[in-house]
Amino acid sequence: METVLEIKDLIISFDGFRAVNGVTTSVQKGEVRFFIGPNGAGKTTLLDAICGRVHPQHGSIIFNGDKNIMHYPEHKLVNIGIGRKFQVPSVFTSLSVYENMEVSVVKKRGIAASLFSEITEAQQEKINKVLTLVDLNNCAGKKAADLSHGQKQWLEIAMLLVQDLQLILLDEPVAGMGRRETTKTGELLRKIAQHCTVIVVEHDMEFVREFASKVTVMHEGHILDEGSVEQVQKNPKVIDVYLGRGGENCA
Ligand SMILES: Nc1ncnc2c1ncn2[C@@H]1O[C@H](COP(=O)(O)OP(=O)(O)OP(=O)(O)O)[C@@H](O)[C@H]1O
Repeated sequence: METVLEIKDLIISFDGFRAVNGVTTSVQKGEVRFFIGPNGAGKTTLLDAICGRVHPQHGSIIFNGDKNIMHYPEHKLVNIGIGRKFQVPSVFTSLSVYENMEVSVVKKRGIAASLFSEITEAQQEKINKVLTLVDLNNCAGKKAADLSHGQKQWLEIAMLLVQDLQLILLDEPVAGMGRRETTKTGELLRKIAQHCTVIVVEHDMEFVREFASKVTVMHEGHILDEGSVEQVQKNPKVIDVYLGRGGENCA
């Protein structure tokens, strides 16, 4: 199996407090990996480190075998194939779905270039393919402001996919969604994983149970357990610090 991300002995401190305290894990190509755990476990901080937002004091994060993430500024990580979606959708609400995709498809050249450049035929094809994948092809002309909450989330995922990423990081992608939209999002993640590895931070355990290929349980900055959902949910320590306390209700 091909390793996409190799995290070794990572320590991230804020004013002496270790939010991430010696995390070691690796993520394989094609995984939908979920990071779960109670509030304050360090999940978001870990995601922040993988996308270059925070700088660890110790350890390493290696992408695709030889790229040390710590050597890249946050805005350059998209160029090596890593993209992040935050919990609140950040689509351009005054633009149409298609225009949002146009802005993203040329983003690698920088915002100024993307505003003034023509979209090639190949890029148009790519946009249409991704919009079909996320089931927004019938809404291409619709203003993003008029999309449902779920559709805005899928548009933002589509805006990442069109940039040819190899790893996408999603922060609570189903927060605020109903069950139908949640299931649709899970099915979408499965499809995405066929060409792009996915890391998800999530509290919705029903969603995790159904769609995780592997789960990493974090607690107080370190990894408590890692494996299949079936495996980790039997671990008494995991039950004690998270699942037994309601899991998703810790959000
Ligand atoms: N910029 C910061 N400055 C100081 N402390 C921080 C900072 N960012 C995070 N922390 C602290 O680090 C710890 C881990 O936070 P983090 O947001 O990573 O947890 P989490 O597992 O994502 O929690 P949640 O599920 O609530 O989002 C918390 O105690 C938090 O208060």
